[in-house]
Amino acid sequence: MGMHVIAASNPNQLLLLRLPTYTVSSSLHHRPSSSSPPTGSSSLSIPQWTPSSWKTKPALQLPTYPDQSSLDTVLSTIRSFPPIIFAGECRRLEEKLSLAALGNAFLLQGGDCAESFKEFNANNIRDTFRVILQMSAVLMFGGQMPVIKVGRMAGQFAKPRSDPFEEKDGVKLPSYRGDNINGDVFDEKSRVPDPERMIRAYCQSVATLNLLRAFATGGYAAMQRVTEWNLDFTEYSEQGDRYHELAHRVDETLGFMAAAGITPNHPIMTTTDFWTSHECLLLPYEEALTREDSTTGLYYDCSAHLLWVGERTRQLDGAHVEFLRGISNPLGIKVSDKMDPNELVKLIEILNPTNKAGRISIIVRMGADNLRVKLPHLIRAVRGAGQIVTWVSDPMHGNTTKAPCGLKTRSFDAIRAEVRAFFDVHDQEGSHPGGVHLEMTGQNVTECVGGSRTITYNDLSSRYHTHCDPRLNASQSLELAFIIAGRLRKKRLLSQDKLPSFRF
Ligand SMILES: O=C[C@H](O)[C@H](O)COP(=O)(O)O
Ligand SMILES: C=C(OP(=O)(O)O)C(=O)O
Ligand SMILES: [Mn+2]
Repeated sequence: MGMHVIAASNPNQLLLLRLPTYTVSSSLHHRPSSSSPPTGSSSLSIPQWTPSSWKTKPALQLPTYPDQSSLDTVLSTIRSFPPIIFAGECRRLEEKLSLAALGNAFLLQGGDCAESFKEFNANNIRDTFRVILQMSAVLMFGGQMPVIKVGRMAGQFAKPRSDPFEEKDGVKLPSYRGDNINGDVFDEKSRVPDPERMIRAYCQSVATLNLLRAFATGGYAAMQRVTEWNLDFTEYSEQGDRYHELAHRVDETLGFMAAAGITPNHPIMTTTDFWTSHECLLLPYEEALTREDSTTGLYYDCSAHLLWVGERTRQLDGAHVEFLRGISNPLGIKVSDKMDPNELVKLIEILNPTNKAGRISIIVRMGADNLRVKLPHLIRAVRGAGQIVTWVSDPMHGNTTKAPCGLKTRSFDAIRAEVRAFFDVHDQEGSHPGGVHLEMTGQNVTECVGGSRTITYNDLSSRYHTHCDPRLNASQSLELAFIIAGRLRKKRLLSQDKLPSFRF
């Protein structure tokens, strides 16, 4: 990956010099550029962006730190730390996502709902990476198109909550908001926001990405090892067998290519691209890692390659949208059934005024039934406005329920139903299903019910390790990958008019 030097600058000063005031017109096709000042009555002046201009807007879901001076000290320490990722990598990801917007690549974004300090170890990182590699092989085989691998990893710590308080046995405490903010132990001290946690989150993100980069480029992810990415507990299972069969077919193909003189030792075969992402929630932290890229003069949030705005913080006039509009990383927008089509168009216009392909992924999370009714209207509105986006399905967050034991869970059937609905609607609308966004782990957890190795309500408490929402385990993740691959394959064969003679 190309490296670009990023100036660790005083962001406020530099930006005032560099960015002119600019405008958003009511038509996407007549957008004024920064060098040509706007004319016409439909233009609306937009105040200048700086890395800290979000502070002038209402911010939801942010913690109140009890000690301002220790917060300031931590933030200035983080400002002095090196960036975690580089601008050039973000641009490459954006290019890949622009292919997915047109149906020529597929995004696989997955990982924990909330990374934690407690579960931080090499085996957990390796196992999640490995199941993503397996899923990617399955999807690539089915879709015969590139799979863009993006982890909810190396920075996914901050959590928005439905309720600011949690009550247990008559005791009421502030909710847990992710390990970079407070602790999940149910006592008063743990729930106080502690800025020092941001330093630990930064260090854990760096160490996680370091290992991911080693796996991605150091030989572990070489396609020749496709038959070796086994997880012990999927070995003798239906999903394990299906994976083995597919991996052997890939392996044979590689042997055939080698025999034909096509050397498999090219970096395309021996390394893989892997990007990181998280919800852009904790704005003081994100601002402290925002740097100007010296090669382009643009600002990047160097905490991750892709940042998304959550369903609870995507208000058009809110602090999170204000922050995101000024950074040049590719962005995600989470969208529930509450999203109005016109509001979505406005939000995309604010975040992507130049309509750059690959910049915006719309991550739809509304449950199968809502999706069948609402998604067509969103697709039509976005298309009508001429906006280019990558449509992604998050089949997790519209399907959270409470099991009789009180634990949050999701049913595999509901998740599968939402993925099916997503593909059906895109078939019907002639648009492209560009990817999936999953809460998943390589561990053999019991958090979501169902799947081919059926997990029941009674099983949930045996290995329920998540710090926030329930994740698919490795077997459920692979099973879902086979279902999605089947849909990608069907789409491909239908477009080539070859469907009847094939089986998957
Ligand atoms: O992960 C996402 C949210 O933080 C989560 O769905 C909210 O969960 P809650 O309803 O338990 O607060
Ligand atoms: C909080 C999350 O999602 P949403 O904003 O879609 O609820 C999440 O992805 O963990
Ligand atoms: Mn979640």
